[in-house]
Parts: sequence; structure tokens; C-alpha cells
Amino acid sequence: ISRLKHMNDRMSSRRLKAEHGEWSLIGPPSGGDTSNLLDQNISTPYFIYVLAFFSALGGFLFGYDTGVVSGAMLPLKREMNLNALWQELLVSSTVGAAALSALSGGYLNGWLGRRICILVASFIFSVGGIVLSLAQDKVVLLVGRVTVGLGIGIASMTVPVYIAEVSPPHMRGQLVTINSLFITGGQFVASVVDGAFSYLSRDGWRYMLGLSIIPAVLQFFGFVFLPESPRWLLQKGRSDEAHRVLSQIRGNQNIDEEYDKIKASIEEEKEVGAGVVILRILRHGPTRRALIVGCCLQMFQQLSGINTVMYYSATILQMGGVQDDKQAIWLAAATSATNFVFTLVGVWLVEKVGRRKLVLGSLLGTGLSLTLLAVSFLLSAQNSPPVTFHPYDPQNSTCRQYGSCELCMLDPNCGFCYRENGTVVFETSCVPVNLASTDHAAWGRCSNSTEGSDNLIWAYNYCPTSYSWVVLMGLVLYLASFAPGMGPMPWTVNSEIYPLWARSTGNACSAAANWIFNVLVSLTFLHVAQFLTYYGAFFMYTGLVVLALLFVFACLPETKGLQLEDIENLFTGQLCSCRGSAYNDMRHIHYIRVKGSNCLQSDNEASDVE
Ligand SMILES: O[C@H]1[C@H](O)[C@@H](O)[C@H](O)[C@@H](O)[C@H]1O
Repeated sequence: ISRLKHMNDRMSSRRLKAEHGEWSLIGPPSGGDTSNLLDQNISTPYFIYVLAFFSALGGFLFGYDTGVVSGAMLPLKREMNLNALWQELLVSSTVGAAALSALSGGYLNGWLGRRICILVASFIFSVGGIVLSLAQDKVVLLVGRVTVGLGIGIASMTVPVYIAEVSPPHMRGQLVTINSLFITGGQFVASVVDGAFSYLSRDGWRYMLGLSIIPAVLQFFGFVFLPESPRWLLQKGRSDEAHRVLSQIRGNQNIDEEYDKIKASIEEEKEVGAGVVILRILRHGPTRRALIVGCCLQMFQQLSGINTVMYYSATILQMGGVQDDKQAIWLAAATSATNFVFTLVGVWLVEKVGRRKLVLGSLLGTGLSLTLLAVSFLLSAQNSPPVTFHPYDPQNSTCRQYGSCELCMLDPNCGFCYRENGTVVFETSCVPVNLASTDHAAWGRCSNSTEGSDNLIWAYNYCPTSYSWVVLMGLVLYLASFAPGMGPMPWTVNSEIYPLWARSTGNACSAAANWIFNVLVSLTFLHVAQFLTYYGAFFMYTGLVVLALLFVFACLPETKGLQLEDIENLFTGQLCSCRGSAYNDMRHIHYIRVKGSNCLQSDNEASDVE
């Protein structure tokens, strides 16, 4: 009896080990589920959450500073007398600066380390916030916006790398995705701040732009006390420090295996040779393929049109019939709230279903909701009210030639002036817009600020439509599909697919790709809408999402649960040959029979181990 009990104990202990992923002896847990690979049976030290929180403040600032400007623009336009060019400059200078600094952040990251880069970024954010809140003229505002952009670029590429490098494998995806949650959280808070300060008659924008100083300073002081990434330390030959930091962030867990793996991967790095990192990446097959996958993911994230929805949601909602400025600001806040809430779903799902399935599902939903948006714009266009009233045009403008609101609205020089009684639209005209402010017509009934009285409405950039609820539904579905997958996953996947020596440069390039396509899509949206009409533009985004779906299906391997040092192996085959089979391709599973655990008696008798 005691022998049987002893055997039973040994078997249950083996089974337990297998369940908890101690697979070095008997192969990995069945089904290729690697989520339990390391350390999961030991409680996660709470220090890792502190690290993730302070790093993700970088994501919050990224979201806040890109999000705040649309609402701040309304009072700024008035108080600083900004024309369209200056407005565009103040928005896109930040994104342009972010693209450049993300690129240079790659070099800084390798040279100075992740921690110093995060300190530099939070310092730049603080300076930018101070400059913006004290600005006396538009040139200083521009300087402030460029400064903030420099901070965003560095933070956007460093923070995911830092979090990925300090996280244990089984929760890495979740922790890096928390950074994306902070991005959308920052965008949401910015929109609420915009709404709240829009009631101030003067200087509201100073608070809107300046409030970012608080999280920036908090992050700076937090990071003074937080450690450098152990992987970077080891790469720089500071092994004692690396060992100390790794055991500090892993708490009471055994770090030997992880430490040795990092060390081994640094040894392997020498095989790739020396030289400029980007050239080494391009010469070395697996990293070149990882870079292509990383950059394309970021490109497709932007080509799915997220920022046209984020930046133009007010305009899109106006097309759905919302006319009041304040109401549009608050509805834009609801848009970013939806984006935020559904990013939470991503945080929850990333370690459950994995990156690949999450992205595929997200793209499918995004494509369908873009189709819905396109169809609702098509219906609105087909039912667009005709022009019935032709006032004398002193300027002989192009606006006279349009026969319907749809055509009139697509010309940036014209707007639609009409009366409304319930849902009936009448006495409609297409007239030139006031060049100083798009809130009024250049002349005629809709040219003075008493507009709105007498049922008179001035619609710039939109048309009255009864399909507003379909537009609203499309928008919510779009965000609900995009936010859990296509929003956060490009950042998460990029933080994990490069080997240590290529990680900073790889992330710098992919983050820059994100920012470049961000500028491209948001600057061209109104022009694209003008050439293709709104429904054409949304059908075009649908097409791009289909391309993204094909790309991801063919080329994105699953990285869930693997240690960073193992992920490079997913790219050893040809580009796009790695779909879904990632884990099993890399590991050769050796099945053995354990006495007493087999269904067949014959297997029990032939067991390899007791
Ligand atoms: O992942 C983020 C997020 O989805 C934001 O909402 C979006 O504005 C950014 O461009 C994107 O990179």
C-alpha cells in the first residue's frame, strides 16, 4: 500500500508539473497551449504592476496629447484667430514630430536604455505642457505641439518594449496591452477635459493643453526610482545589475532559466555580426521578416481608418444630424469612451485567445462595420435633399452649380443653408462658406450669428439625413470591433517579435510607420471624401481592411506565452509560412508513456517512466 501511495504521489506531482508547464522533461502541455510556460504557479509579484502602471503613463500622455487638440481647437480658433492652415499645422505637427522622434528613439533606446528614454520622454512632455499652457501666440503654440510630439514618439516606441522586457511571459501580452488601454484612456480623459473647459469663455484651452503636465511629472518622478530593463542591462554587459533587477521584479521566483536564456540570446547575437542595426536587420532573414510583419501591422492599423473616426467623429456625427458644437464635443467624448471600454476587452482577451485570433476577429468586425458605415452614407447620399432655392450669388462661386446637398457638402468652399420643420427640409441653398470661420456662410441668410433662429440651419461638411441612427450604430460597432484587437495588438506584437539586438530599432521603425500612416490618413481624409464621396471613402477603408485580413491570416504567427528569446524562431521559415502553427513548428514534442496514466493496459505495461 505504501508503494502504491508513493507511486501515486509521484504521478500526481508529475501531472501537476505538466499542467503548470514544467515541460523541459516531458514536453510541453498538450494542445500547444503555452500560456502556462513559466512561473505561473508562483504568485506574480505586485512590483510588476507598479512598473506597468508608471510606464503606461507614457501611453496615457500619447493618448491625451493626440486627443486633446480637436476640442482645444474650437476656442483656440476664436482666440488666436487661426486660419485652416494653422489649425492643420497645430494638429499634424505633433504627429509628424512623433514620427521623427520615434525613429531616433530606436538609437536612443539602444544607447541610453529604456529607463532613461522614458525619463527623457516624460521630461519633454512636461516642458511641452508648460510651453502650451503659457503660449502667447500661435508660433509658441506650434513649438509646444512639436515638443509634445517629440515626447509622444519616444514614449510610443519605448514603453511597450520596456513593459515586454520586464514582464513574465504568461502576462506579457496583457501588460503591454494595458499601455494601449492607457492610450485610449488618455484620449477619453482629453475629450472629457475638452468638454468641461469648453464652457469657459477665455483661456479654456490653456487648461486643456496644460493638464498633461500632471501625469508627465508623476511619471518622471516614478521612473527616477524604477529599475532599468534587465535585458538591456545584460546586453550592455552589466550582468550583476541585470541579475539583481530580474530577481527584484520576479519576487521569490527562480530566475535562472530566464536569465540563462537572455544570456544565450545575447551570445547568438554575435553570429549576426556587427554594423548598423537596420542593415543587420535587413540582411538577417528572420528579423527582416519580423520587421515586415511589424511595420505592416502598424500600417494596416492606421489604414483601417481609426483616426478618421477619432478626429472626425464630430463631423461624422454631424452628418448623422447632430448640429450643436457642444453636443458634438460630448458625442466625441462618447466615441472615445467606447474606444476605451472596448480596449479593456482586449486586455481581458489577449492571453485567453492569443494575439492572432484577436486581430483576425477584430479585422472581421471592423470590415463589416465599415461596410455598414459606407452603406449608410450611400443611403444618405442617394436621399440627399435637392437644392431648391437659388439666391443671387454676388461672387459667382462654384457653389451655384450643385443640385443636391451631397455635391454641395463635398466642395470645401461651399455649405448648405436650409430651413427645417420637424424632419422636413425646405428652402435649401448651396452657398460659399465664410473663409474666416466655417461656422457661417460668406453672405446671405446663413451668414450671421443669429443662425439657428427662424429654423434656419447652416450645414458645413454634412447634410441633413434620416439615416443618423445607422451612422451611429456603424460607429459604435466599428470601435467595438477595432478597439480590442487592431488598436492594441500592433503595439503588443511589435514589442515581442524582435530579438534583443533588433528590438529598439524594430520598434522605432514600426512606430514611425504608425505615425507616418496616421498623418497620411488623417490629412487626406477630407480630400479622399471629396474625390470618392463619404461612402466611397468608407468602401475604400473596407477594401484596405480586407487586405489587412489576408495579410494577418497569412503572416502573423502566435506569440502568446512564449519567452521573448524564443519568438525569433517563429520567423525562421519563409515570410507568411508561419500562420498559426508557430509553436508546434518550433518545438518537437516527444510523447512518452507514464505508468498508470494510459487508457490501454498495453501502454501501461510498456511505459517509459514510472
Ligand atoms: O493604438 C492606438 C489607439 O487605437 C488609438 O485610439 C489611435 O488613435 C492610435 O492611432 C492607435 O495607435
